[in-house]
Amino acid sequence: MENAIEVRGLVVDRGRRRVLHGITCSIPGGSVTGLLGPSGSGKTTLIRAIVGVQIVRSGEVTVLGRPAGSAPLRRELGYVTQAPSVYADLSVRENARYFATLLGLSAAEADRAIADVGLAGARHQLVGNLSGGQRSRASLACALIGEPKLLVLDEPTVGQDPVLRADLWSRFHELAGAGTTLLVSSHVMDEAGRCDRLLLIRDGRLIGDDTPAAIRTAAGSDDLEEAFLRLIREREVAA
Ligand SMILES: Nc1ncnc2c1ncn2[C@@H]1O[C@H](COP(=O)(O)OP(=O)(O)OP(=O)(O)O)[C@@H](O)[C@H]1O
Repeated sequence: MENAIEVRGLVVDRGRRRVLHGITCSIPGGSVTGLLGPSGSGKTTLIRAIVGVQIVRSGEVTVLGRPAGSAPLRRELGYVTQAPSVYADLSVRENARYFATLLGLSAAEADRAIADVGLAGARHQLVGNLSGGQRSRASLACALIGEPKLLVLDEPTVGQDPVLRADLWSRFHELAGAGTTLLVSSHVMDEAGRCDRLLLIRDGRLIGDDTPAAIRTAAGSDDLEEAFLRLIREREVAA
C-alpha cells in the first residue's frame, strides 16, 4: 500500500532543546499506526510536524504526496489535539454543525459523526457541561466530519472507559478498512496491540517501527510493554 506519510531525517528544536533527533519513518495508507512513547518523548512534536504546525530544523515531511502544511491538505486531514478543541458554550450538535458548515457539509454529516463517537444521547448538552472523556469525543466527532483521508489523533482514548475505548478502536479500524489512514498517539501500552503498525519513540528517537507481532518477536516477549523496555535496554547497551 502507498505511504500516506513519509518522514525523512526530521530534526526539531523546541526552546533551546533538540526534541527530535533525525526521525525517518513511513506510514502506510489505510492503516492504524500507533505512536507510542513515554511522556515527553516527542510524540506531540512529531504529530505537529506531520500536521504542518511545527517549525522544523531540518528534514522532510510529506503527507498524502504533498509537503506537510500545504494548503490543499487542510481538507484532507483531521487533527485532534490533546486539549479538546470545541466550543464550551455550544452544544455537541451545534459544535458539529458549525464544523460541518465550515466544510460546506450538511447537518446530517454532523449528526453521523456524533453518533460515531457514541454521543448521540448527549447531543443537546453544552460541551462545557460534559465530562472530560465526553468532551474529547465531541472533539473527535468534529474531526471525523467530512471523512478526511488522514486522521491524526493525539491520545484520543485518555479518560474514556474501557467499553468506549474498545468502541473507539473498532471505529478506527472501520475507518482504516474504508481507506482512511490513522495515526494515533498513546502512552498506554495495552492499546499498542490494537494497531496495525507501531512507531516506538523515546527521547526524540525512533526505537521501533514495525507491526506489533514483529516487535514482540524481535524483543522476544509477548508483552508489548516488556518488548518496549527490552528495546530501550538494548539501545542503552549498544550506546
Ligand atoms: N513549547 C515548547 N517549548 C520548549 N520545549 C517544549 C515545548 N513543547 C514541548 N517541549 C519539550 O519537547 C519535548 C517533547 O514534548 P512532546 O510534547 O512532543 O512529548 P510527548 O511525547 O507528546 O509527551 P506527552 O505524552 O506528555 O504529551 C519535551 O521534553 C517537552 O518538554
